[in-house]
Amino acid sequence: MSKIFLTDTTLRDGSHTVSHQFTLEDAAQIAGGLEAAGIDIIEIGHGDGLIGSTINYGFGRHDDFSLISAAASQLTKSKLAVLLLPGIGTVEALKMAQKAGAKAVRIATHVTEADMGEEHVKAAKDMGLFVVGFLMMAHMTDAERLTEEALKFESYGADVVYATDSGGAMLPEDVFEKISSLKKNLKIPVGHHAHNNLGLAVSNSLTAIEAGATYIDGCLSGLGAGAGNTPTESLIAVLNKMGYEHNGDLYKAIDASEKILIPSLNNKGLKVNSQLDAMILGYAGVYSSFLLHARRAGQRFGVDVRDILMEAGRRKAVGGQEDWLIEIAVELANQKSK
Ligand SMILES: C[C@H](O)CC(=O)C(=O)O
Ligand SMILES: [Mn+2]
Repeated sequence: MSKIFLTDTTLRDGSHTVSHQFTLEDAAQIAGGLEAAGIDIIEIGHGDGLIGSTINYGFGRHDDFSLISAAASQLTKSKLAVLLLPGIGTVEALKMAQKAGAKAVRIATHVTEADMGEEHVKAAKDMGLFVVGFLMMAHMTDAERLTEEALKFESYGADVVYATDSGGAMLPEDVFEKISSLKKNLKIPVGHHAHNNLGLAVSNSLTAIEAGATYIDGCLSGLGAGAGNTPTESLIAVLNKMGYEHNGDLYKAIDASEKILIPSLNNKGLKVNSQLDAMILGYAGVYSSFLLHARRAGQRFGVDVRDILMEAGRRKAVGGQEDWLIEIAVELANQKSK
C-alpha cells in the first residue's frame, strides 16, 4: 500500500464557510495545530485563491500575504500552499506569496482548461515551488478528457495532479474510473479533493485511494464550501483502521478541531457543536449509546473520553456493560495520578 499524503485546506476551502473572515490569529493557531497533527500540506488564503478578495467573490478580512506570513511563522515541517486560479491570481502575486512563506501552489483550472495554467505552472516550477495541477469540476467531463488535461499539467512540470470534485457531485464509481485512468496514464502522483454534498466525501476519498490516488484533501471538522470537504480527522481515523502509512496524528487533529477551530467558529457566530468524540466509537468499535456514559465518566474522573472509549474497544465491551466505562475511567485516573 502506498503512503498517503494529507493536504488540509481548512484555512482556504474552509475560508468560504466563514466568508473569508479568518483572523491572523486563526491562521497562526490553526496552522500550528495542523502541523502538530502531522499534515503534509496546509493550504491557506482566500477561498477563491490568491487575490480572490474582490467584490465578486467577497472581500477577505486580511490579504493573502498577511495570512500566509502568520501561518508560516508557526511552521517548520508542513508545506504551506496557496491556491491560484489563472485569471484571478497572477505570477506576481505568487512571488509575493512565496516571499511571505508559501512553499507550494495549486494551480486550479476548469477541468477542460488545463492550458490556462501553463504559464503559472512553469513560473512556479522556476521559482522552486511544489506544484499541483488542480482540475476543478471533474464530474463535468469523462475520464478520457480528464486524463488528456492532466497530461497537459504533467507536461508543464506539475508535481501532482488532482481530480477535484468541486460540486461534490461524483459517485464512487465515477471517482474510481477517473482516478484509475489518471493513475494508469500519468507518471506523477494523483490526488483527490472531495466535497460532502452527497454525503460521500470520506468514501469517495477512500475510493480514490483504492484507485491509486496518494494525495488526499481534508478540512478540520469537514469545514469547506457547500456541505464541506472530507473531515481530516475522519480520514486519518479510517486510514489508521485500514493500515495505510501517513504522517497524520488522530488525537492531535481532533485537538486542532476542538480546541482551536471550533472555538474560533463559535466566536464568529457559527454555532458548531463538536461531536468528534463520537468518531472514536467507530474507530474503537464501541456501542454508539456508550458516548454519553463515557463523556460523563470522563468529566467525573478528569480523564479523556477518547481514552475511555479506546480502552472499552480494547476490552470488547458490548451493550449492558456501561458500568465498565466508570471502571475504566477510575483506572485511567489512577494511572494518571501515579
Ligand atoms: C475555488 C474553489 O473553491 C476551489 C476548490 O476548492 C474546488 O473547486 O473545489
Ligand atoms: Mn473545494
